[in-house]
This record gives sequence, C-alpha cells and structure tokens, in this order.
Amino acid sequence: MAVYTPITPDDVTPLLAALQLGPLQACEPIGSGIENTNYFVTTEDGAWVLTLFERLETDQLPYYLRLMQHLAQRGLPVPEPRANAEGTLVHRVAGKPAALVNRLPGHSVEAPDVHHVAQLGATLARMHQAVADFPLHQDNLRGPAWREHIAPAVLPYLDAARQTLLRDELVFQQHLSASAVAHGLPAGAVHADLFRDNALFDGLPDRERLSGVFDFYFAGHDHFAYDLAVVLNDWCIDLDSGQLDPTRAQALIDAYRQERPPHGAEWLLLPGLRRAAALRFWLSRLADWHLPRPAHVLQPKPPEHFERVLRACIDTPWHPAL
Ligand SMILES: Nc1ncnc2c1ncn2[C@@H]1O[C@H](COP(=O)(O)OP(=O)(O)OP(=O)(O)O)[C@@H](O)[C@H]1O
Ligand SMILES: N[C@@H](CCO)C(=O)O
Repeated sequence: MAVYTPITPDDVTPLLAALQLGPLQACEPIGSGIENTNYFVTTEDGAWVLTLFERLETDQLPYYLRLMQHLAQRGLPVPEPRANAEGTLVHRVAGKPAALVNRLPGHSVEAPDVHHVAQLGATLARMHQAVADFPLHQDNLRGPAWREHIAPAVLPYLDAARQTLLRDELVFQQHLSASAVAHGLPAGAVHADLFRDNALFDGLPDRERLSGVFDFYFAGHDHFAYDLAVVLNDWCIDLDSGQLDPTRAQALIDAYRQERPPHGAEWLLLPGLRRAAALRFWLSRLADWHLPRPAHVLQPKPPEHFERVLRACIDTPWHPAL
C-alpha cells in the first residue's frame, strides 16, 4: 500500500479550486505503486489522479510534467498534468509537491501477447518522434554516470562470479558509450522505464487497446534505441527464464519501425543497448535490495531477474529480422 501521506478532502479542495475544477466527489487511495502517494480523485469535471511526490523535489518535477504535457498535447495516450491559471504544473498538497493528471481508463497487462506489444511498439515510436521539438533537457539520471557511481556501492554484496559479471559488463558498456557509432545514435527525451506496470489497456478481451502510458519519473535524454531496449527487456521477456521471446520481440519491432524506421546503427547496437538496459535495472534493484532508502521502497524487487536477463543478453544476442 503506497500511501505515505494520508490526505483529507480539506487538503484537496484548495487545489481543485486553483485548477478550476468542480467540487470534489470522491478521493480514494491507490494501493499499487511504491514510490509516491497516489489518489484517484473524482470531480464533476472528470476523473483524475493526484500524486504527492515523496522522492522528487519541486524543482525536479517540471521536466517530467512538461514532457507528459508535450506528449499528451501531441495526441499520445499520456496523462496530461493540469495547470493552474499561471500555467504551473507543480502544486502543493499536504506539504508535498503534487500533480493532478487525467485518469486513463484500463488496466495493466501482466502477460502481454503480440497484440499488446505491437501497440506498445507503435506508441513508443510515436513518442520518440514527438519529442523532436521538446525544449527541455535533462540527462538520463540512471545513465552511464550513475552506473559508475552505484556499481562500487553494490559490489561488496556480490559473490565472486557476480562481481566478475558486473566488472566485465561495466567495461563493455564504457567502450560502447565511448564509441563513435554510439555518439551518432538519434536521441531525445525518453521514458526509460516503460515496463508492463506503466501502461494500461482497455476494451474487450482479445481486442484490448493501449489506453495509456504513465510514470515518467525516470525520463531523461538518451538514445531512442536504449528506450526500445528497456521495453524489449520487460515486455518481451519470459519471466521464468529471463530469455527474450523472439516472436513478441519481432512483433514489437515491426510495429515500431512502421511508425519510425530506425537508422542502421540503431539495429547494430541494439544487442549492446539491451545489455545496458539489463545492467541499469540489475544495478537499481541491487541498490534497492542492499542499500534501501528509509521508508521509500517497501517491497524491493528481486535483483536476480535482471542478472538473468543480462546473462541471456550476453549469451544469446538477438537481432531482429529486417
Ligand atoms: N493517469 C493515470 N490513470 C489511471 N491510473 C493511473 C494513472 N497514474 C497512475 N495510475 C494508477 O496508479 C498506480 C500507481 O501509479 P505509479 O505506478 O505511477 O506509482 P508510483 O508509486 O508513483 O510509481 P512506481 O510504479 O515507480 O512505484 C498505477 O499502477 C495505476 O494503476
Ligand atoms: N521498473 C523498475 C522499477 C522502477 O525503476 C524495475 O522493475 O526494477
């Protein structure tokens, strides 16, 4: 249950007035999610999600909220943060920085099939195209600099074989990041954490439509092909083995390239970028597991899953059929 900051109607009413929304009808805590406090809020104008940020500070939020606004205003299925009369997207509720976004319909899909991943691939490509004129910049805060910083902190918790895997992979990734071909890859503001639990599908079984993509709070500037690698490593992985399911992966890639045909170098580097993506989540899960931040991560996710994904990426690199 992720409600770190309980709120009452009296906490929400001033915000609704500032956002020119009708009177509060309901306000229910959302149980899922581990990072922030989230509430479903209903007014006569519609259904909303109120997020009270428990980790990010007010001055860190505009990048993420402006990116969501940018994508939503270009027709992507992304929640749009509601602005006050001054155009401000970051508000304050119960002493915490807060945002109010429209509530998307649907539910998350735990076992996606080719139909789901194809829709996700097409939407991801449209997101990558839509950020061409996004004016803000923030580095991916879980990118190479963070990787080099966090690895020594988790290394002492690993056995010898895992230490070797981690050290070798850091060296491989240093070479990849420094290569001329990597520097030439198309890049922009990317989601960088678009896992199954950050998308919603709506509609009849077998005909479900992607209704939304949310949780942009790890977004940053990175290669589009890296974002694609993050998505492949979650949506197209067999959770029992950590192996890529080539049928789903090919369906996702086919849908992606119909919307945005990637450059040759993006295909060339995809196996290495899948390794970078697996390493990023292995490291963050190791850090959450061994170095938990007080009261923030209640249920750390098992790091071993991404260790297996990383080993599978190294042992059986996958190249899509083009
Ligand atoms: N705009 C939205 N429309 C509908 N449901 C939403 C929306 N935003 C969030 N939710 C619901 O709230 C839940 C929690 O949101 P989210 O995953 O962003 O939690 P968090 O704690 O902020 O982040 P994390 O997943 O990193 O722990 C989601 O699983 C989803 O069910
Ligand atoms: N999607 C991440 C958590 C948020 O970064 C994971 O599964 O480890």
